[in-house]
Amino acid sequence: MAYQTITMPASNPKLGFIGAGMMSSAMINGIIAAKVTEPGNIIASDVYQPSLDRLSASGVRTSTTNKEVVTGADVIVLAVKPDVIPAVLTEIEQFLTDDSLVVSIAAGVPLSALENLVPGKRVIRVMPNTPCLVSESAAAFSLGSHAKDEDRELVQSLLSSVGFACEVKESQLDAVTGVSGSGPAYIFVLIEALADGGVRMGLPRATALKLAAQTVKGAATMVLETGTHPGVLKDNVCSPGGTTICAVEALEKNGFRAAAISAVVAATNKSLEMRNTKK
Ligand SMILES: NC(=O)C1=CN([C@@H]2O[C@H](COP(=O)(O)OP(=O)(O)OC[C@H]3O[C@@H](n4cnc5c(N)ncnc54)[C@H](OP(=O)(O)O)[C@@H]3O)[C@@H](O)[C@H]2O)C=CC1
Ligand SMILES: O=C(O)[C@@H]1CCC=N1
Repeated sequence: MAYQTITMPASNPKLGFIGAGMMSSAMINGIIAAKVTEPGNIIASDVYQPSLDRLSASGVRTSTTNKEVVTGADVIVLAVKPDVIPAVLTEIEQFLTDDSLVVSIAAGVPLSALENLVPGKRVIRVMPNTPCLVSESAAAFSLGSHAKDEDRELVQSLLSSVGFACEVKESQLDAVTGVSGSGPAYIFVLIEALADGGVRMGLPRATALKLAAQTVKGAATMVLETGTHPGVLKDNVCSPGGTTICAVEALEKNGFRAAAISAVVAATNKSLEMRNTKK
């Protein structure tokens, strides 16, 4: 699947990030690498100075004051933990203008809760993932009731600059979290486990890790670029009476497929549960 190539509607948009942790820094560094905007057009705030220091090294403006992000940016990305969102929105509401677009990447926080905290404001809920750092993100988003077509275009463009992005119904965003938001972690566990298997059978660690990671990348690229069903691609690897079908039997006996499905269900349910948690 080819990524969409979209010209940013607003050239050099001023981007603000409240929270400069793991997801925020992956997005910021991915956006800088994709040359979407000058690093100096990005401002980030956090309560933890070392996170800000790391971003400063990339040329990003930083502040320990969330107000400075709001007044210095057109797009304000809320990248704090879900339970911190109400306090942050309550704090910044007075500084938002008609030009501000609020983008929340918090898992499990519904648009209705966001819009109640900043009535009348343009809000978009996004579920990104950390591979945006290497321009291989998988992201989905939903528009709040006051967001405009141009906001949709801007967010689609921004997310597409670092990977794949699509609009979904808000009711589907928890499942998106289960598949792609949390998904990189499942694949990292798989890569680590494949490498462990290689080491168990005598390969040097570095060789096993490289082979495992490249195998995951190659298999994913085949699914995306050929459009062939993964079951068919799996069949093509399984020579009759060969090694792979023995491995597939071992995977099935150990509940590999069910484990993967259960992982997605568990993350989705946790996201749904966070919606109901008193913030
Ligand atoms: N990590 C991921 O892969 C993904 C994360 N997300 C979402 O992104 C958001 C951030 O997650 P993640 O980056 O993992 O979390 P992190 O804890 O790494 O980052 C959040 C940062 O916000 C800081 N912070 C806390 N309170 C405030 C405040 N009032 N104002 C400014 N900054 C504050 C935190 O500091 P301190 O630690 O000192 O509290 C921390 O540095 C979450 O809502 C999560 O659901 C979405 C998709 C993927
Ligand atoms: O673990 C989490 O809650 C966040 C949301 C999706 C990925 N990381």
